[in-house]
Amino acid sequence: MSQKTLTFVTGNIKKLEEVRAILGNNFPFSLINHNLDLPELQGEIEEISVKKCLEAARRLKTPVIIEDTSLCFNALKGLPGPYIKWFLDKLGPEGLHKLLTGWDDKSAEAVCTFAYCSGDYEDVILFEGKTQGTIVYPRGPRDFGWDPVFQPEGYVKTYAELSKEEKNKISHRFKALDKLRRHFIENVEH
Ligand SMILES: O=c1nc[nH]c2c1ncn2[C@H]1C[C@H](O)[C@@H](COP(=O)(O)OP(=O)(O)OP(=O)(O)O)O1
Ligand SMILES: [Mg+2]
Repeated sequence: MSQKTLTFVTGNIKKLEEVRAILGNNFPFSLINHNLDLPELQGEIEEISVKKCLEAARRLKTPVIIEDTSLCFNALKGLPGPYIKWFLDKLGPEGLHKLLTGWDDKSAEAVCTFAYCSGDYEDVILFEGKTQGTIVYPRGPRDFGWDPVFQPEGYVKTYAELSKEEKNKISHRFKALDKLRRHFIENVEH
């Protein structure tokens, strides 16, 4: 039996690991990774995801999904948001925490947006997942991005301190993938 394939375009191995772990076998497509360094675009979250997806589809000439992750500080009106990659690269986890020194409000929202383009280049579908939390002084392993500074609401551990299984049950990425999975299960041709 040959299973239909879907190409996930990302240059981030940790994202890919989580996507594979979350979707598991409960997904009607077999996921192929294409490692492309897609441009880091500017704009609102939805706009960035649509453009990133169209660029991936244009380059690979096949149906694709991409994902873009934002970390939005409420005190900073949603910044760094989609620019979190550069903030993290330049400031490190300690620096991200320090950014909020002047504010009492340490709350933040992790936002994951998947985008799917079937190959009809006008048509991109978005699936968004959000998890609320607090920005704390970094705690836990440093193997994935800003996980050490994000403590999800209702938990005493940061994403980095939680096991991968625990993170994957409550994360922004899990919530977005749950919507994506439902879309593909409902629309799969039998
Ligand atoms: O669950 C997460 N927990 C902690 N950190 C995370 C997570 N998810 C993404 N991240 C980091 C990676 C990058 O520093 C930035 C998002 O930027 P983003 O453009 O979406 O990711 P990327 O450039 O690494 O990979 P891609 O090739 O899919 O664009 O936040
Ligand atoms: Mg990127």
